Amino acid sequence: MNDVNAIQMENIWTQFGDNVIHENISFSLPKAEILGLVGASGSGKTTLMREMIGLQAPTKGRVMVMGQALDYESGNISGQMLSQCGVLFQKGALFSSLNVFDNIAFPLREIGVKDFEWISHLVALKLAMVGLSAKDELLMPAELSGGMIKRVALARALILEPALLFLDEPTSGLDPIASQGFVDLLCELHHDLGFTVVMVTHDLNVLNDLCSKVAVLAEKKLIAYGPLEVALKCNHTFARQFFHNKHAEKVFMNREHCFG
Ligand SMILES: Nc1ncnc2c1ncn2[C@@H]1O[C@H](COP(=O)(O)OP(=O)(O)OP(=O)(O)O)[C@@H](O)[C@H]1O
Repeated sequence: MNDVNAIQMENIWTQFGDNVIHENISFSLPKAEILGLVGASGSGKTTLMREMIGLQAPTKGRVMVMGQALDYESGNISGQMLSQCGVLFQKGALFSSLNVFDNIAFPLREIGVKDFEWISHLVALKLAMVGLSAKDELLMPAELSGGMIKRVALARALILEPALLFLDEPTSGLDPIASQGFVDLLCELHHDLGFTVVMVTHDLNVLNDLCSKVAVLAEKKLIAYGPLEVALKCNHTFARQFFHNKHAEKVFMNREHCFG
């Protein structure tokens, strides 16, 4: 058992029918790091993340989370993971029929917490943590801005104080100011709470400002894994197109030495 790694992917193969998505992917993510999963559309980023959360079994290989191998056959993974994972999905981030309070309280009620005062206390704490106020509690998702939706979804993901946070495209659909605000918030919360983060992202600013590790998927394989510098030096065509263009050069200006 390795108590240093939050996630360990060992020789992961994923196949849907004849469609092979991942070929022999292995990496370890130490606790308290922030991993950005990058790859072309359809390269299998979300599927890989779903395998880490236990929502999807790989065809072959082993996934270790917090030192424990996920047993996909037990049918008990969601219970096993619920208490240690917070998840923020890109689509369906909030239940549209529940107000902000009930959305954030949802995971508490799922695990059987009934004391209303205790739930209210925890919801208020998390709302404040993501920069929202008590008066936002009664708003419905349709009344929120994109940035507020992400913040409420983050508050819900954090309500059980998870050791691991999974984020699918956390800044997609946000304007640059809201996006930077969300990145700053995540940075601050990570600093204060020390959780491990795995996120799927196409956002170069997020990779630059937030991620301590980057995993790049292409042609079913992990073509680069390590600090951003490793991905920036990767010679694969996808990596060169993704990390070496006008926009990327601006974002990574402070890492100029990586461009050669
Ligand atoms: N349950 C499933 N059954 C069959 N095929 C699937 C299933 N889930 C994913 N796939 C296929 O696996 C491939 C990878 O999908 P995935 O969503 O993981 O890619 P992605 O890199 O996250 O893409 P995007 O950036 O577009 O969200 C796609 O070809 C997708 O159609």
